[in-house]
Amino acid sequence: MIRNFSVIAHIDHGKSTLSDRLLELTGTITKREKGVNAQVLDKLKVERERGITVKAQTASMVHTFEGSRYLLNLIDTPGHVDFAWEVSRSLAACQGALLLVDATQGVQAQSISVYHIARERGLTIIPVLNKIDLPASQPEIIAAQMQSTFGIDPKDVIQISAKTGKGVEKVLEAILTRIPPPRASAEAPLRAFLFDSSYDRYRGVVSLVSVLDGVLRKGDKIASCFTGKKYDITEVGLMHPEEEPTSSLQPGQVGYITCNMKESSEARIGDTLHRVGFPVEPMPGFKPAKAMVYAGIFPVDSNDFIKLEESVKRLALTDRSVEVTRESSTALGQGCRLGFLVVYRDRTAIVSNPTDFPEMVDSGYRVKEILEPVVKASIIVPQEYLGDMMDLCFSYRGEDVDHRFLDSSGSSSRVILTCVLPLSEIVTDFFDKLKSRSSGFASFDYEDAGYKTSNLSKMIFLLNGKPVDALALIVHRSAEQEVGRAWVKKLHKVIPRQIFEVPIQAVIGRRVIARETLSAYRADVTAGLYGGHYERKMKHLNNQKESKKKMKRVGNVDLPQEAFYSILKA
Ligand SMILES: Nc1nc2c(ncn2[C@@H]2O[C@H](COP(=O)(O)OP(=O)(O)OP(=O)(O)O)[C@@H](O)[C@H]2O)c(=O)[nH]1
Repeated sequence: MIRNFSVIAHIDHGKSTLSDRLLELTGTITKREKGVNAQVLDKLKVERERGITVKAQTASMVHTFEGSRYLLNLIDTPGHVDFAWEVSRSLAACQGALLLVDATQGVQAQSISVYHIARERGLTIIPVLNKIDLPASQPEIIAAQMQSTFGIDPKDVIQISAKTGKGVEKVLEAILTRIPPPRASAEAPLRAFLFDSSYDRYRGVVSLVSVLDGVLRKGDKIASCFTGKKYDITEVGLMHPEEEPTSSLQPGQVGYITCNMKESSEARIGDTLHRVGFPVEPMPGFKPAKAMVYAGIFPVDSNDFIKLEESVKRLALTDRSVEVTRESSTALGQGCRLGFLVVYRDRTAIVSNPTDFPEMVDSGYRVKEILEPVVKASIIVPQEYLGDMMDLCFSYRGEDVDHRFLDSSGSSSRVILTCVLPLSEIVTDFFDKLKSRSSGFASFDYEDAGYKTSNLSKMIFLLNGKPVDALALIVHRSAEQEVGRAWVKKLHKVIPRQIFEVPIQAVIGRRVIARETLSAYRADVTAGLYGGHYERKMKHLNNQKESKKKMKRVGNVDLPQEAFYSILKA
């Protein structure tokens, strides 16, 4: 008998700790195997460094209950604000989810967003209150909050301490008794849902699959519904929690496969695999992902470009959510453009680099309409911070701002604030501001909300009348003056004076938004050296030549490369 489930929770509510307890309780791991403070499922180094679960890790356990043996597949989902997409795809492989809420903190922004994803997928939800060992825990109040927020009956809420292990057995029992088994048939043609993948230097792509129907064996010839590409399966097995090869993956089972798949990008998350010659209906809802947040990266020393590119490509091999292309800029030299994935929306033309943004001609554009990606944001804060949070949303161009109370526990009651924000506003410092202006109390989450018509323009900077390509910006009409003035000032500060006067201008179309003038100066490095110190003079001239090499030219203006870095860093 099989049960496929996930633990869904806001960050730090104890998902990894509970997962470890379940693995221990079922004898999948022993306490000895665990390092101090290192949760088994939090494998990747980046996770340890940042203290958050980034990549979903999956584990199978065997448990006997009332004389029956169960195979439990725990599909670990990331609990961080940036990974809603990964949560959604992992949940597609489950029939149930443990909704874990910290009994000291209560319902938080991600508790709500992951709950909704789980409900939309029709999963059975098992509500669990964690950390009841802490003196500050308020299980009754938080259970009432779960009732008003999710309509959950407080009687169904299981109270536990994942730390001490108290109550965890009841969770295990609820998984077996409340979650339905997967509906899978051994006779139907093979249908396997691909929900995660990782990259192994020796074996290539290792994909995690949930077998919806049929049996998957080593040597099988399979094909992808999305790409039509064919592969030979070289290994199948269970995650126990390390990979453990088996002879087959039976209907309803979750496990890993390796095949002759060379690149992570071929393992499309949400894809359906079938046997060659036996096509099946793919799982619904599959959307190829497309980058929506972009960053250009350049090495400080242009000789390091190859090293940079190699490292970035290595990252992209293991992380499908990063797209890499080459980019070159006159000011910064050769670099890479990284795109970070979100679900693709079919729109006319997507501009991923300010340089490609349509030029304004006279007072208008040649394009009909400019749209920008927006998100629906939810912020949960104690009532006293509501005003501050609303101001913050408005200052980041928030629209449709609305709020409602989550509970009614007097002055400490908490509010959920929702609004529509441009994606470009939240990828910079919105989160930091949110945390500081709410004294760390606000929790935040967002989901894709499509595109909205927006009054955006391309601002470019001219040095002596010539554009600096690396510094094109997309700005909203309301911020033109402020941004233009600030950047022109920054440039004025970092660009060394030249032997002629240099106007620095911020322009949009033909409109000059801001201007500063760099006054002329003759860089005579030998001026202070009197007499016949010929060698000293030559040394200075050579030094000057050396530093000239690191200069970039924009029109006839010489710029040290560091000038760009100090501007871009500021
Ligand atoms: N007192 C107490 N602390 C707990 C309990 N469960 C987890 N913790 C602690 O809470 C912190 C967060 O727990 P994790 O299990 O790492 O939380 P998580 O939800 O997996 O966090 P992310 O992986 O970052 O999303 C850790 O310091 C745990 O030791 C509990 O029942 N009681």
